[in-house]
Amino acid sequence: MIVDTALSITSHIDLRTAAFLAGLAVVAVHVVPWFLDPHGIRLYPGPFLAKFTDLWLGWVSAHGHRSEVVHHMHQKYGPIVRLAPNHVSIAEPDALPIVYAHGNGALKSEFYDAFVSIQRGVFNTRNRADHARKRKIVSHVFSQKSVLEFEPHIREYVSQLLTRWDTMVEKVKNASPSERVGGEEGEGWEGREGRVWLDCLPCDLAFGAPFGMLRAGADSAPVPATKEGAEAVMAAYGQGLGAEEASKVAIKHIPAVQILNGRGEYSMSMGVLPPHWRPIAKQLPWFKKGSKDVQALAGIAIMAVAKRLAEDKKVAQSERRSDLLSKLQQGKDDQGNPMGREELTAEALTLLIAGSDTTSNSTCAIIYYLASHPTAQAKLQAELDEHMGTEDELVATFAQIRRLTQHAAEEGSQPSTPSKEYSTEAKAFSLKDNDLSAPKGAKDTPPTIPYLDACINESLRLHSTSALGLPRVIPEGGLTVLGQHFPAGTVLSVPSYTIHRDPSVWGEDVDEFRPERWYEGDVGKMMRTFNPFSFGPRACVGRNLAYLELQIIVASILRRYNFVLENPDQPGTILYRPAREHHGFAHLATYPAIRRSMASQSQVSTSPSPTTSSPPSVPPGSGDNNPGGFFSPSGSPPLILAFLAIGLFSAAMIGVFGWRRLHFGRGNWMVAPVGVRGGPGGAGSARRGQRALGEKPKLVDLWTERGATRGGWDGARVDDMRWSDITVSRDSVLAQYS
Ligand code: HEM
Repeated sequence: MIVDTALSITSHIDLRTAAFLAGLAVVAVHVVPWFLDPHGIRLYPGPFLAKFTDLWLGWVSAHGHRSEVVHHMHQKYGPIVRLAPNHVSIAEPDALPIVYAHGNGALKSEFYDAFVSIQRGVFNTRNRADHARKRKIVSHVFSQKSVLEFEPHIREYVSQLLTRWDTMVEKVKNASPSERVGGEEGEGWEGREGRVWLDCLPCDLAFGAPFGMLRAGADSAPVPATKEGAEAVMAAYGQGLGAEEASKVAIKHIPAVQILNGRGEYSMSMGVLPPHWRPIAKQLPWFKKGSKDVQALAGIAIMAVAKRLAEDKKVAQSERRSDLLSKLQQGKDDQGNPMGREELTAEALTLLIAGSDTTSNSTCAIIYYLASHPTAQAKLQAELDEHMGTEDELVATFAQIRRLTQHAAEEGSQPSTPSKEYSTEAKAFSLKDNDLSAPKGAKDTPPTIPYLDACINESLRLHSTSALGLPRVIPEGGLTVLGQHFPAGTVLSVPSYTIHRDPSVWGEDVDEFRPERWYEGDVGKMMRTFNPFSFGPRACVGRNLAYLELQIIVASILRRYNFVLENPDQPGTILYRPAREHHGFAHLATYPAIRRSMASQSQVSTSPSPTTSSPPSVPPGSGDNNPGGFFSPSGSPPLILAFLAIGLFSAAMIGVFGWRRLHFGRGNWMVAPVGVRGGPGGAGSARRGQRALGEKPKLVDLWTERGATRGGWDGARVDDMRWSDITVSRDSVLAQYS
């Protein structure tokens, strides 16, 4: 009946009317909520389109510059900016502990649904109770004891990395001068290919033996060839069949690092789209590919778990390797129940994703900044040579790094009566306080971190792998932030990228890589603002492991190699397009070349330190760790759709609300009261009742609100800024990296 009526109506509608009605419906869906303002956030400034649709944020996210663009929006509009109809970004350090606080009731937003694969894991679970249960199980993996147990695995894989690099050095050294890729005669070589091994390192760390990417020298991991195969493997290991069943399934190898990045871009773009758009977007070729990456990645976790369960069957409990997977298997909830097979696989996948890409990107960022700041690099190398001892080891040990930290703590002038929070022990490298990344000290206290940590922190400040504002939904009762009340259902976020560049915290040279800043000024304030691992109940559960990995990796490779920018005039894209650029070994023109430091190598090998205990033994074949990078920005194709939709939407809005009332003056837009028609003409053609609106805007001006007289970032007035201004400044930022 209804269908018949609808058909009969539509049969009487011509194409133009249908298009008009469709446009009207689109407009109504987006404009009515703006009028009703259910979240009470209409008063907050922001890009014009963002008031009506999520597509603006979708566009900038998929375009790969979300953090920069949001940063510029804050510079333009001030600390509170509306990014989408129900999403407000608050760029104030003081908002961090409120928005992400324990017990504030805020939950992760629908954005995280786009990251679900197999089933929800600890990262993308939004329900509070479910998360608390998962977090309890997973936290066990990252306890102080567990993290220290991972040290041999970290060292083993760093050792494999350095061995690979050393082999490359030898190869180049033995080559004739004409065959050398570059480097100065007698001194070094260029190691573009080194980047590939650096990426493989955290992947191998994540799952260890099942991948063996470093050992094999290839970005390659096994997955079931078909979906049915994946299901068969999961069903098999659920019944304890493990390897036997897995071996019957057809296997193929996929480039894990590449897939990890593809999947990140897909989820990142999809997550910003409103849920009702997602099924449609999935039909587009780019999203289809992303969706395949998601499946492929799940296949990696399935195979890794299957292989592990099979191996475990062959050896006694006491002989089983201790790594992330085994720790996950041992984890139990409050009722003493371990995870089921699907849950175990989903969590293994979470750790793979959360711990590999993040660590790899962070390591590359650190190397990049050191390569582009030779003085800082030399200072760090001097510290490593002087204080880590000269043990004849390829890879730094935890004991050496602790010694470095202790030395830094002793160097700082001590308060006469050390408080509990500021004791010498607390200042030393300690797992007790559950935060290895934080300089131990309070406001106005002396430097207590080694230069190594200052370099790591400074790199993570400038290049947090999750620099975007992580979206949280406000619970019943609302939330008051910076004196503003936000009702339930509003999505709030605090962008790390922007607060990491707040001059009131970091000084005027915020864009500079300057590790020395970690020894100056208000360190307490800096630490309260430093947010690479997020804050509160959803903060990075693996941050202690991540920090340990970064310390060991950076200390080891900087003791052995010098890094230089291959092309200093063309700063590296590696920071923003980490894996994209290096399929094969090709596009690494901007990657810092790696030069072996012969001097430091001979020093290391000739003077063993009697003061140091021998390094922990590294069991062959052991290794493991976890995951990483949720948010690898970049992307493109979905934007074509988003852009088209935005264009349609803008055109419809102009058509419905303004077209008949706005007409061209010579260089000016004029507005007439409804009912007064005006045609094109010069300024003199303005008719009675018409009012000049100023310079004629371009369509892109609709993206941002013009003529704003709002408080700027630093409280100054920002008058009449336009999209074109922003584009210029955004480009200048991007030019640094691309
Ligand atoms: C430099 C390296 C790393 C950085 C910068 C980093 C950063 C982050 C950030 C910002 C979050 C919060 C994400 C959100 O709320 O949306 C997070 C969550 C998480 N990270 Fe890390 N991470 C790193 C390494 C690791 C490692 C090595 C692991 C584990 C092996 C790990 C496991 C996790 C997990 C499981 C979560 C979800 C926690 C939860 O929701 O309860 N991360 N990480």
